[in-house]
Amino acid sequence: MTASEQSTLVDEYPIESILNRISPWFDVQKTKYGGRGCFATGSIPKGSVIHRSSTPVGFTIAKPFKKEVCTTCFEYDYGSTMKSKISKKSGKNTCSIFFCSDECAEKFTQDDVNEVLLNNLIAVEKNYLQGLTKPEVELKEPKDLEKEYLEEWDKVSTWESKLDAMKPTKRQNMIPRIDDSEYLEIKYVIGVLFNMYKCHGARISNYDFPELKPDETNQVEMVLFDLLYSSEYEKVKKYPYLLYSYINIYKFIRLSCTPELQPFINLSTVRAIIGKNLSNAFGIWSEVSDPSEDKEFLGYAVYPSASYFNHSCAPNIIKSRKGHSLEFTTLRDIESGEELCINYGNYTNEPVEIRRAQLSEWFFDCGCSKCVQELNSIKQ
Ligand SMILES: C[S@@+](CC[C@H](N)C(=O)[O-])C[C@H]1O[C@@H](n2cnc3c(N)ncnc32)[C@H](O)[C@@H]1O
Repeated sequence: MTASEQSTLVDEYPIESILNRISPWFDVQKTKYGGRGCFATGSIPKGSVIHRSSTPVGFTIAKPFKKEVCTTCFEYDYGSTMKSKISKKSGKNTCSIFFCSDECAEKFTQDDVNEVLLNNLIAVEKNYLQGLTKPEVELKEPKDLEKEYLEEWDKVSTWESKLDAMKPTKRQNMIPRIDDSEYLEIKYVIGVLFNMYKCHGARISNYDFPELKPDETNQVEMVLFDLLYSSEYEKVKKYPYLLYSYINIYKFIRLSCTPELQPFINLSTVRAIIGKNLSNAFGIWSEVSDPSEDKEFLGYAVYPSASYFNHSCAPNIIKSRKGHSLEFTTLRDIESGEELCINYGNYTNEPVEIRRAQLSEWFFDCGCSKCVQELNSIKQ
């Protein structure tokens, strides 16, 4: 059994039953149109907070906003550089992680067992910068995806089996140059690997969300993370060049991470972590006072307990971000048994074809009741 498999054992419970302990307001059940969804266990008045997800299991801030977004609470102040930072010298470079206040920096340090997260984030910064001195490599486009997909990942296995025998300097030279989107993905993967390290071997005795202490919440979120679906292959089918990008990401992580995270790094775990972000991540956006202003995409985060809400073009709950927590509130009175849905973007009043095209990035054809009704009336 690998370290990561062992960390996800839930001793006394059938694992899926945990889904029904996320909130007293809803159960997670199969839908007829889109995997699982959240269904009200009783009537719920308008304005009720039905779930809070306090911390993501993995998050990432985009390269251009690195100094402008707080690593702890995601505060962004219209492009001002954050007031506080934690810096570490790494080789010739000094790399830093940024925070809006000393309190947020302190909170990061308190949660960072043995400085593992800091050291790995600093390693990413250092190896990203060093990679910029290497020639840019254009990503290949697979010709026969199905065949190459298996063959290329097999080649990575073979590459990996030779790593231990290699000198550290040779391994260091093999760290690939990464681009900004790979940098974004890598920081998220490292956050999840860190939580695997942190929660590894924990004995979980309580799964009822509203009653959990912070450490327990993190452990239960990691169990829920295991139950999320991955869409790695769907994404690669749509954008085949990503096969080589994901291989780059894997190699970078394998060669950059500190020994504490190495037991959790293997092909299936890292590919699943990447694949789960694709249909489950929540964007971290700048807040705007005027709705006509464009929001900035600052990064993204994965909150497993909040990932079982399906999309509807006529949503009955709304998500709001409070610092690094997410809160879900009912928009109207809800009847017992109704499905609770958020809107994944701003797709409500456009014609159904436009909404479907916008949602295709999420790899599904919307099956919400509004779309079904509108499509039926077009057919008639
Ligand atoms: C965040 S997950 C929601 C939970 C998911 N249904 C599950 O079982 O894990 C997003 C995925 O759910 C499915 N989904 C969500 N809303 C949908 C909708 N309106 N129509 C069809 N599928 C939907 C899609 O597969 C989408 O990629």
